[in-house]
Amino acid sequence: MATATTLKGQPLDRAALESMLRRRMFYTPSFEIYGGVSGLYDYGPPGCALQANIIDLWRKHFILEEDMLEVDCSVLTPHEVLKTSGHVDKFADWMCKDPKNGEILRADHFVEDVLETRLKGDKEARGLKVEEKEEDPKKKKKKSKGGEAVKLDDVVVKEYEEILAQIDNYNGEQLGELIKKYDMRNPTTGVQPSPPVAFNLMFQTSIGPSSNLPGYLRPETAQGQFLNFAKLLEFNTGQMPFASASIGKSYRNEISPRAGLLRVREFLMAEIEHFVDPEGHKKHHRFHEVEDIELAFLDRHTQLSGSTTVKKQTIGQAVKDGLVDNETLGYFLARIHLFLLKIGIDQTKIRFRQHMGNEMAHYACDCWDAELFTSAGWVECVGCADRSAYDLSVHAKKTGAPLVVRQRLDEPKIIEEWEVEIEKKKFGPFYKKDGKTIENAILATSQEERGKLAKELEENGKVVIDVPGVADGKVEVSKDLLAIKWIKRTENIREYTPNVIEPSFGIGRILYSLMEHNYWTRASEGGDEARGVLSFPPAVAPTKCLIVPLSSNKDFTPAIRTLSQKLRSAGVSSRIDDSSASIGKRYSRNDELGTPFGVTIDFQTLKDGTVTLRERDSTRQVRAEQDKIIDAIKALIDGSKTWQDIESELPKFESQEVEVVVR
Ligand SMILES: Nc1ncnc2c1ncn2[C@@H]1O[C@H](COP(=O)(O)OP(=O)(O)OP(=O)(O)O)[C@@H](O)[C@H]1O
Repeated sequence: MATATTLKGQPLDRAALESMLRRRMFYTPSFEIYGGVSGLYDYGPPGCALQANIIDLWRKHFILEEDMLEVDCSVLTPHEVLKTSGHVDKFADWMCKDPKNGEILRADHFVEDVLETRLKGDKEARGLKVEEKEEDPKKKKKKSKGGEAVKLDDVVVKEYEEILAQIDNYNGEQLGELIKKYDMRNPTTGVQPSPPVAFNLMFQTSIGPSSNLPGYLRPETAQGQFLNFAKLLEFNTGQMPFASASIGKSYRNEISPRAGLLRVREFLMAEIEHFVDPEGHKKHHRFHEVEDIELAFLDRHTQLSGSTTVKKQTIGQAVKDGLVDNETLGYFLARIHLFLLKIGIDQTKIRFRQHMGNEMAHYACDCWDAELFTSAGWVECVGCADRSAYDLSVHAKKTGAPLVVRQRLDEPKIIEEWEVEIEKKKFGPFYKKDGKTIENAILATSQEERGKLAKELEENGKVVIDVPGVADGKVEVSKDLLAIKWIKRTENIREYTPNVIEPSFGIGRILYSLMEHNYWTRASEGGDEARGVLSFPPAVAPTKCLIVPLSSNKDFTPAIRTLSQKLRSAGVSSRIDDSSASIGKRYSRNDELGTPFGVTIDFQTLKDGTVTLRERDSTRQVRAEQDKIIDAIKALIDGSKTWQDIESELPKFESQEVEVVVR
């Protein structure tokens, strides 16, 4: 694995970056004065502004650009919804326990850590350069055994590498076998942990005072969008395809939150559910706009062969070759890529990794993750899954709600099929409260099942239907309550359940990666301590402009007020720093906050109304009248001009700031 570097190619010192981010209050552990709770963080002012700007660009890039229908659904979700969606039974990670100290370990992370430590030891023993994956700074404090320089057999090295390349593909039993086979021990105690068991990640609660409506905090925003499908389709005047989108918090009781903002228990998600007709190979009418975009792919077969080498290819070619299943999925992969670049993610640190069979969520039939390279290795930041018709089908089956599209056919169609007739007058009174559930289960049967049921009904005068949740799951229905007939009819309407392509963004992970990708340090020529800089693109930077008067002289106050008011009217966020620190210090404080522009008010301003404008990354300055400077800032933020354009248009100003160089 490569080592994480800063924007200028320096080795990334994660501890220094995190300390700067906390000092500048990008984020801070929640409930810190009570000792904190792992996996929970609060964002401070720059963190909030950065997040708001990312979300703003996300809304423009996806919702506005694609006419998506935004919804904001409840976080509290009744048990029944998540039982039907499969989350109650399957939304789990594998957990094992150290029998000696009771430590709880996430099984796949444990296997990964042990094997990586052993491979590192092997490299050291062979005298090879060890490329560090940065540990969570908090974890470093732990005293751990292992990691000694021990040479491994070549065959074993290959086996370890193959396991690591497909670490997400193992189920609990397989992880347990690996732990035993390779005698993996918890470095803290030297003891082998217990076999992995499934741990459901949802936070359970009860809704209402009587506690009789069990529920969960949602683990994703998707379900609310699916449940509103019929209304959204109507809102969209029945037109397909269309997409809904939602931005909101999700909650997962992660087994062992680590790596700061990258794995937390409460996080902001931005999710899109794009509903598409499954017939016609999920074509996308705007695919031609993105087909030449080159992406870095790590497909499932490459991972299974033990390799992590990416293949660079245009998305057009990848869809043509069948590497990416269809145009709609491909379109979104490319759009995700463009969004990440727009907010300032480093192009060389993005790859699209395909999920392996076992790794895929219970609802997905194909899935690609946009992974970003950070000091914690490659991290999934956006999941892009083809959820097929899974969710709409299961909710329709459970509730009887028509989560389908009805489309008028150009040519009428003759249909021959099995049709179910329920003797409603007798059926309801006979099954009482279970009547509706049993009826829905019968209506949800496939044509093949109906053929078999019709035969059974004729031969035995009754059938047995699978109805989960009623009696022992099997219900007998006699022929005086149900008929199944072979019929022929003319159809003018086609009814189908749409498939869903779901790009799902974890905003916190993207935000953290963005901070790493834009971080670098520079030192003054005088050899002062290296100063951090966050070179965010102006559009996402938390504050756009710093106003610095030359000194705290009261004469500057009116000019400061006028400038700050003008910037506010122009919609440019600004902060005033009129502290007594030197101008250089004040600028470098704001470089740490990623503020791209600085305006200095000096005695010249009082004479002729001109101010200087400083660009954060080059520290170069120009001087002009305030209105010209404000226009320049606006153009730099909206991307219509570059700093070079501004330098060619406005007179240069020689800075008194100490020259800085990249260390
Ligand atoms: N615990 C978490 N903390 C922060 N972000 C998360 C967390 N879990 C998921 N996300 C974000 O939500 C997105 C979509 O969730 P998804 O269910 O695909 O993640 P996941 O596959 O469970 O992630 P992982 O395998 O890392 O646990 C992820 O791409 C990620 O950005």
